[in-house]
Amino acid sequence: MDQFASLLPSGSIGPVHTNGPSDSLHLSWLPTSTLKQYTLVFPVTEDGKICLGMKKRGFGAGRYNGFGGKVEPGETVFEAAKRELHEEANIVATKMPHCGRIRFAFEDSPVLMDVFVYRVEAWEGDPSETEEMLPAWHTSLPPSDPSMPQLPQIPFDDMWPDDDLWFPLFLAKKSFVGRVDFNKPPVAPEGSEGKMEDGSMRRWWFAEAPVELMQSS
Ligand SMILES: Nc1nc2c([nH]c(=O)n2[C@H]2C[C@H](O)[C@@H](COP(=O)(O)OP(=O)(O)OP(=O)(O)O)O2)c(=O)[nH]1
Repeated sequence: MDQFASLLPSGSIGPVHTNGPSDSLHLSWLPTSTLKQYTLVFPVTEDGKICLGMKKRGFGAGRYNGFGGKVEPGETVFEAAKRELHEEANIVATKMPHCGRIRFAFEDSPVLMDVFVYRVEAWEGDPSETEEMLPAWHTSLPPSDPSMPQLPQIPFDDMWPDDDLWFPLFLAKKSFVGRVDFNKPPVAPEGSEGKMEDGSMRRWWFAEAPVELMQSS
């Protein structure tokens, strides 16, 4: 059974946005053997601001993203989300609802990343630069909105390529689930320098989902 492999649509989810299976029947979901938990946290304000961090090093360096990382042994996912936010943006979350869960697989990797997405609605402190991240405020309101603060728009071109697919659900305060499989990045020509090329999106789906499904294993 192929149906969107894991966090399976149960029939109670919202419309599914996917590039498969009809136009990618020849592509199976990538095989994985280990599920690893990660967190991904975005501070947002009532008036449409969102804090994104420019990742300075490691996995995803050079991209804007939320704040997060691996869940360490002995921590709950929520504790890990709070810790990573503090380590990477110097703020302490005081209101942080769980709002999404996305699984990522990469060609030739046995790991299925199980990423828990949170919206930070209240916090203590001001986001500031850390070893890993450079936080910057953006606006999620359209440029035409008269109340738009003087901030840059969400820079989807400098983010992971799937983010513009599920951000509409996140910004609309809808809970969501999904999965993205990535092809292996092309091999860089010998002697070439600079940013590593990304693997393209191979197969994906996203859907609005009730919180219970989002939290099931
Ligand atoms: N927005 C977005 N985030 C993604 C995608 N794929 C992906 O792994 N992430 C996030 C999930 C995690 O928050 C982060 C990867 O964690 P990481 O590599 O920073 O974790 P880490 O354990 O090395 O970091 P740390 O604990 O040492 O701080 O990237 C994606 O397609 N879109």
